[in-house]
Amino acid sequence: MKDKLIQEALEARKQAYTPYSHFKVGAAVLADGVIFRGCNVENASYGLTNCAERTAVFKAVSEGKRKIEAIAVVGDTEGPITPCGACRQVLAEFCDSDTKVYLTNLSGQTEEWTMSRLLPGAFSAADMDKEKG
Ligand SMILES: O=c1ccn([C@H]2C[C@H](O)[C@@H](CO)O2)c(=O)[nH]1
Ligand SMILES: [Zn+2]
Repeated sequence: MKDKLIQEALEARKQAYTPYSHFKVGAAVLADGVIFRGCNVENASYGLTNCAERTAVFKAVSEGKRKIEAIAVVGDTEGPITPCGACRQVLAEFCDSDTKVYLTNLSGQTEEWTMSRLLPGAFSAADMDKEKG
């Protein structure tokens, strides 16, 4: 599944819309047994850019697949790509702490991380238990 997900992320990267940064990223998530691809989608109002990882997660969740079993991300980076903080928090919402995260680049340098390594101490629903309104 690791190789398949990386292949899907590479395919997703081809669709990246990056007229501003020219930095194309692809992602693929395995969610409830189904693979969803995502690419980064930029905007003239730069801050509205959506990263490849979040595109893939939102596609899965909007199709009713909420349990992410693994994710692969690829970019043209020196070493394996490293997801931004926003994507780490969004991934944490739908991953377990031991969910596999495959980070890679165009040279095929790949690191196998887990969700908890990607975002130690993630804020989660459990952190809101004390607040009763
Ligand atoms: O892990 C990453 C890092 C960056 N980007 C995108 C956002 C923006 O379009 C471009 C430059 O930051 O790359 C991603 O999609 N995922
Ligand atoms: Zn991001």
